Amino acid sequence: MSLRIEDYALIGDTQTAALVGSNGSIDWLCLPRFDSGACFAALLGDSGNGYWSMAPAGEHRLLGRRYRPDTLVLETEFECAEGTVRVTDCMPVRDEHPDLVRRVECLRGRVRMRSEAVVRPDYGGIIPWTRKHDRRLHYVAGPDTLYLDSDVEFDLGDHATPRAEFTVAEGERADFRLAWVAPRAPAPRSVDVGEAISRTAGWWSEWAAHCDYDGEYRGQVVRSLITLKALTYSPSGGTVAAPTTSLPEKPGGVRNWDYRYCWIRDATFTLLALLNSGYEVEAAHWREWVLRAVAGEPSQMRIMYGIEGERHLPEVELDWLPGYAGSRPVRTGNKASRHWQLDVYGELMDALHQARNRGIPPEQSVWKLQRALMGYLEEHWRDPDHGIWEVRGGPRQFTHSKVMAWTAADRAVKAVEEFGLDGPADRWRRLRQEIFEDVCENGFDRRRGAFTQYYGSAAADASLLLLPTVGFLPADDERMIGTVEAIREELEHDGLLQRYRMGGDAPEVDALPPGEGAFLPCSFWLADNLIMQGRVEEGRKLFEKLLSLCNDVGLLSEEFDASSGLLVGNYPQALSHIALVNTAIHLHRMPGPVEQRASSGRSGS
Ligand SMILES: OC[C@H]1O[C@H](O[C@H]2O[C@H](CO)[C@@H](O)[C@H](O)[C@H]2O)[C@H](O)[C@@H](O)[C@@H]1O
Repeated sequence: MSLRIEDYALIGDTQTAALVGSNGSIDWLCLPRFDSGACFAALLGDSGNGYWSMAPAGEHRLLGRRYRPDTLVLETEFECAEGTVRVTDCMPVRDEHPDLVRRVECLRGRVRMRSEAVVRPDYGGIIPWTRKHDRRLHYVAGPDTLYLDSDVEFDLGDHATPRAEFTVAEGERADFRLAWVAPRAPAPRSVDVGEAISRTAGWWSEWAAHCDYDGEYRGQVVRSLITLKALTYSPSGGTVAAPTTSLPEKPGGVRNWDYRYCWIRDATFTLLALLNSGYEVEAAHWREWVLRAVAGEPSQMRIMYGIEGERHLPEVELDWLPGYAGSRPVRTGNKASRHWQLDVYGELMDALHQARNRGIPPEQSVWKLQRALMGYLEEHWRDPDHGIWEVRGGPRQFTHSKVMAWTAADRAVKAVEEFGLDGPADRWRRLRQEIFEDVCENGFDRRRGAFTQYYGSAAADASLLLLPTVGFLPADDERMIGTVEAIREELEHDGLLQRYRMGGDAPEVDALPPGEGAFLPCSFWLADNLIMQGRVEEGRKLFEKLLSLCNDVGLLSEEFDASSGLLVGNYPQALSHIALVNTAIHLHRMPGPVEQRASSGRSGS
């Protein structure tokens, strides 16, 4: 594995996604869904785990790459002594099969190209049967059948590495298309690659045109929204946290998780970012997904689900994969799916409230669900939980979790007050007040003048930056100013924030060996707080620093490792892009100081 995480770009069809390296190699692709086994898994191993390369055969260099404006169609240009070529990659939005198309065009001179199409189903573990019929390759292994059609001839060699060498002269092109079909399904019909690329570009630019943010960071906001749309499984409306598993939070470390699932928390933040940018249709679709996923008893609600609402996500280690930069284990599934995390009730109540506020057409079952959630919360808000960071070191009384229980009560009260819905508003008002006092009494360190990670601790935690955002306290309340200071003192390194302290004398909350990068969403939340405190230029400076961490095609992972200057963690990560969109909107809509104090939260308290 030689590429950095930021060397990859994303293409996808809103049901799955691929990572294309700046060297022209596709090193990650799960088919047919985000959470299926990968047939290209070199990202987490080596060439033996599957990839599809496309680049000049001789010595060459990357001239540059970009998405076609406002699309998910990627163009990578290479230069060599003989000339210049462009490789265009995309995944057409699906009609029958998942498809990946590639077009090679010679822009100048006459260039000898090489492509290797090494399909390895089941996360790079299986060498499939590979057959050739004229210019079609046919790969079969268990449930996976793939066809590669091309304008050039591949040599099967020893069947392990199908390889094509071909020459394109200025003005000439060669087209390729890889399709996955279900077992026993007929072979796919051939497609016109040029038409598929234009159709895909048109689809994305039409979608991007609905964005109603017209501030100075529009380019970065639209790129983030396109990324979020690409991570949203279109048949259900569920958004995956990232399309990858096990990209490490620390190279060589064990904090390697599978993010190809839908967290209620992350999906809720996605909904809010979409609502804030003019995407009501997606918001309504998300609500359908969430209602189906959480249907049933609130006591059985999960904190995350599969893309169709599946609950069984057992964590398994894939021992044949050495991991990205040797970071073992590579995992699929996620043990955190069995956690109880109190904050998700607040996030869900808030999202449903915001959807109602924005006029997403009412749905009978929504209020019924919200009432059931409140009934459950009234009984359980005092219970310890695993918290927003999904710690594996046992449950605690996390302050942020309690604040999210307050948020749930607040949104329930508002539903009655502002929408005339039927419910015990007085009881919820008392609950809201009780939680508020509990947090201020037990989650606040008077000596330090700051809210703390969990009741009784002295530790800072970056999740507390969300308190003004949900309206628990105004950003300029002295307790929040103290909290922001404490967070910066303890968790800020090179201007970016970690989630909480690890190692040394820090409390051992997560039961994992210490070491991870700066957590990018938290750093955006710090910028939000500075902006809300009226320190707009400081907030803008931090925001622009964060923008500078995006790679050449505008993508962010979950974390940034300041010592190496590299992105780390799963990629591209929804939470980071959501936070980017929200801060940009925040800066753009920044109200005057008086208005700001009156509505420091999403909807005040
Ligand atoms: O660091 C430990 C945990 O890390 C992952 O969770 C993180 O990602 C989630 C998805 O974006 C996010 O919702 C959560 O707040 C983050 O802490 C991982 O999925 C967990 O299994 C792991 O324990």
